[in-house]
Amino acid sequence: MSAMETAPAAEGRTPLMTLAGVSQVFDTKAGPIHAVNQVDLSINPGEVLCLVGESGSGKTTAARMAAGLAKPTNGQVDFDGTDIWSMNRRDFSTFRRSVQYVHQDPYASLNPTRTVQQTLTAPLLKHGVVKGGKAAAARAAELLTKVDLTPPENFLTKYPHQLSGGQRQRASVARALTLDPKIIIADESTSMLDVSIRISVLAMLGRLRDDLGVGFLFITHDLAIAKYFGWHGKTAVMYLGRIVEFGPTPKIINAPTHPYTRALIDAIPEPDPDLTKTKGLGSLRSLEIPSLAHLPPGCSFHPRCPLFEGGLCDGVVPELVEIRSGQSAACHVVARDGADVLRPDPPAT
Ligand SMILES: Nc1ncnc2c1ncn2[C@@H]1O[C@H](COP(=O)(O)OP(=O)(O)OP(=O)(O)O)[C@@H](O)[C@H]1O
Repeated sequence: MSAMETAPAAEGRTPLMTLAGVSQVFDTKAGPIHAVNQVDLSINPGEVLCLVGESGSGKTTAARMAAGLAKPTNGQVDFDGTDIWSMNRRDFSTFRRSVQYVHQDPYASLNPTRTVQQTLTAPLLKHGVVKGGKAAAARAAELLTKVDLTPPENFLTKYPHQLSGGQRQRASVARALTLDPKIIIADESTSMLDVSIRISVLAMLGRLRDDLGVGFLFITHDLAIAKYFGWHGKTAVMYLGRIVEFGPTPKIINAPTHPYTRALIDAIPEPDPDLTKTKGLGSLRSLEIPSLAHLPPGCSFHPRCPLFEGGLCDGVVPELVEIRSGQSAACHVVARDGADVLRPDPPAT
């Protein structure tokens, strides 16, 4: 069963966005690489979906396809029930307005030659959200208040280089809000910030999530951040281009069913008692991440996996199958033996 099948159908809601069997192949010097390989995901209105995985697992590539910034090599991206790549220009433009991307580096979305006010008023006026410069300036000030850049007069006249990293990221979130998006794709949006600033920006994003009812595709390499931001949502764990585990975030964090998720949880450095209480599965067999250009046969996690069984794991690629209600994993051993094989080792006596 795919992540897509387990997510919306069970709740009887129509997803706002669906990625169905999407793949992205890049031609590189080392040969073609599957940066994203047959990924199924969906986001319901107002829902948070966290996409978690190490660097290079394909999170950004998947997010760019979700945002319509890259066309999948295979598969389909639907928004409001329509394939985005078969939309006419007008519908595609409405879709692009509805799905806003907040980059890791706010400089990517803030024009260095524009003041914050110019950055915020340009899309408002261009898309006719408000009429006239005065109304646009007032709305820009409102948006700055929403992202805690207060009093707004102190920020409207500033250029991006005159803001701190946290303020720049807030301004870039305000820009994403100009067109009343239905989904915000936050791609490692807080990873470049210092810890205390990261927490306050995350808290601000959480307030927007709750107050505006906007959906989030929240991308992070850090399960602790997914836990914080996406507790009431779902989490998909990616490894080398594929989803290896999917389910409600509390289940993923408290009772993972894939050895890679287990390893990610064990690797969280913070002494978070909720996360570390279940720590214990032996260490990975290898810390080296295989190259996408030369993927190992069968399960691509097998060279690192503590549950590896020769002849089983190095044969065919495991499918994502439901292990517990609403929670699926792509692991031959867990599919056969159940998730109890991931129980922590008993403490040494
Ligand atoms: N335009 C491109 N051409 C060739 N290879 C690419 C391109 N974009 C991404 N890749 C490769 O695709 C793989 C997945 O990259 P992607 O950025 O999606 O991963 P990620 O999980 O977001 O990692 P990170 O957190 O480091 O950004 C990587 O091996 C990357 O080098």
